[in-house]
Amino acid sequence: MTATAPDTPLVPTRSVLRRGARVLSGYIRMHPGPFAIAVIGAAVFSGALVGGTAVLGWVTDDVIVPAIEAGELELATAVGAAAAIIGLTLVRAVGVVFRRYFGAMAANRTAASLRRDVTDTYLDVPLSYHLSAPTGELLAHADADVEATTDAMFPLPFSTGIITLILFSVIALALVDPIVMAVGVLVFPLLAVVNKLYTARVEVPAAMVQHHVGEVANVAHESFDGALVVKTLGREDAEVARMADASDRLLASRLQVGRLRAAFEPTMDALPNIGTVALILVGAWRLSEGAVSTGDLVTATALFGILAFPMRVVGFFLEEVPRSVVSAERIQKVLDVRPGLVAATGAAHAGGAVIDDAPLPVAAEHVAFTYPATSQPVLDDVTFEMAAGEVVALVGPTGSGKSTLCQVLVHLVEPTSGAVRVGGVDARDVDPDLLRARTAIVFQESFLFADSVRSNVALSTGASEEAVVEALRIAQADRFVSELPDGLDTVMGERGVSLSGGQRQRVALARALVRRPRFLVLDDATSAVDPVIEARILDGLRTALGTTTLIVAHRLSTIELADRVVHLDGGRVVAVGTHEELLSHPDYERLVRAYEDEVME
Ligand SMILES: Nc1ncnc2c1ncn2[C@@H]1O[C@H](COP(=O)(O)OP(=O)(O)OP(=O)(O)O)[C@@H](O)[C@H]1O
Repeated sequence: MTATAPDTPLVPTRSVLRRGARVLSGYIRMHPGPFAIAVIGAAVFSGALVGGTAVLGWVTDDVIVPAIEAGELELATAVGAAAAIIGLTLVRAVGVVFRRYFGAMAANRTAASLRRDVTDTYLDVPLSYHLSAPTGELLAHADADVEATTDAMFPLPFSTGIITLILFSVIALALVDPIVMAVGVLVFPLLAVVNKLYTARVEVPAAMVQHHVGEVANVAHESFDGALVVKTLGREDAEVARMADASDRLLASRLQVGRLRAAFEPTMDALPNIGTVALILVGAWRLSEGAVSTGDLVTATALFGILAFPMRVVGFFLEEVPRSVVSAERIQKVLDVRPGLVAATGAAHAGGAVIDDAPLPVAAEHVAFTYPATSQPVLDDVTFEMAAGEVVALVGPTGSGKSTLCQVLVHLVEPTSGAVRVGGVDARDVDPDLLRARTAIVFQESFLFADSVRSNVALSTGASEEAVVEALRIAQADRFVSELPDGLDTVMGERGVSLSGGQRQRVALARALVRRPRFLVLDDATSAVDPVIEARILDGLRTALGTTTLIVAHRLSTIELADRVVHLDGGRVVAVGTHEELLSHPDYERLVRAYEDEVME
């Protein structure tokens, strides 16, 4: 359990707003329909709002002032004014409903699309990507980052509606009085300056927050996943301390962003209010000069009043942009893995090499492999062949590269150099889907879903009941499955806890067999199964299934069932041959004797 070192978040390279515009315009293009309706709703709202202030001015000049001066109210005009105000209020309400409903639809659909893209990428990337990325970090990209980057979309339609509002208001103010308008217009550049100061300061802390969210998720994930180790070694306090450290770092970065927001928000709030005071002062002077009427001043003040809240919304939006940009860039890093992947498999699709539906000969040709995290090769110049239908045992001391070789052979990871030939064809030239259908690997640790035995074996292959039963039979699991309370339909607990280790391994093996693989790799997949049952399984693989099999062996009984043995040491093949042939090699003989001694103990 290693804590992720807090890496430096991205440093601003280009204007945050410019990058924000690029990010958000991309999101809008993902679901343009609902977004366009939301913007129309916002424009309708703005139009009705400005219309309302004009009506207010008209009511002041034509209804209220005459009523005060003459002492009588003209009923028809008053009713007309009331009807206009009610009508405009209704139009405004409709605008709000459209803006909110379709705006939320656009943002949520975008979030769903991004989440799907991220998770699809996780499924498509080579295993090496997962080996080098902590699970908590992957979860944060699919969840917290998607949420943070699409949050800016919620106030966006209103913010665009505001352009209409500002336009209408400036025209309306200009019609009232150009000097009064100039006072109002002055507020906008001030807002822009304040925002620029804010975004320049908040970007790095915002990136830090997203980074620490991933870190906390990672620590939490490791604690849950390693619950058994934590409990048995009494590491509860250490884990709590580790989580506290990670949360403290997240808290510190959130507080830093909070402090910046705390300064920014009141400033953005105050600016329109200061503008209103200035407007009333200038307006009162213009009224005394006789340049504007009382109604004009009421209209101008009301216009400014209605601008205050939308300006706040622009503020919300501008606050969200830096967070949106840093999260978008974190997501983009994941999505960028894909084009490389398509390029790598593109040749395969174009070449369209076909491997047929018979036991496949498999060969490793000068295979070398180095894990991305290390510089030392784990496999070095590995060369050997397996004939179609042959059962080959792979043996070697711990850490000699057996598991790595297994993954390279089924193309879960690509060799750093050299090639794997399946059915005589370079695995890179075979359609990946076809390769996946014809080859299978089963690991020592078998993950079973909290679902029925049937579903765990069939796993969306659409395999018939007969095929599932046949696979269970070859895996020597049919007997105990039939004795379960609901047979094939017995639902297994999380990770199949209600089954023993050996039973779980056999269900996992049946899951691979139901696909009728033509090349099967068993990486310690029968370690918890007793040797008699293991012998029956291998016999079934030869007779009932007909597949080429590579089995990582840790027992003499397993080795003796194989046609040939590949002896791996330090990532190199040191010998290939039958068990008897290899016994003349002292290292091999020592290794096998150690296996025998283990059984005797
Ligand atoms: N994800 C990884 N990143 C970096 N190095 C790794 C990774 N996985 C394995 N290794 C290293 O590669 C070497 C070979 O590991 P591998 O698991 O292939 O050996 P193995 O022969 O299967 O061992 P065992 O019998 O103990 O399962 C080891 O030195 C191991 O530390």
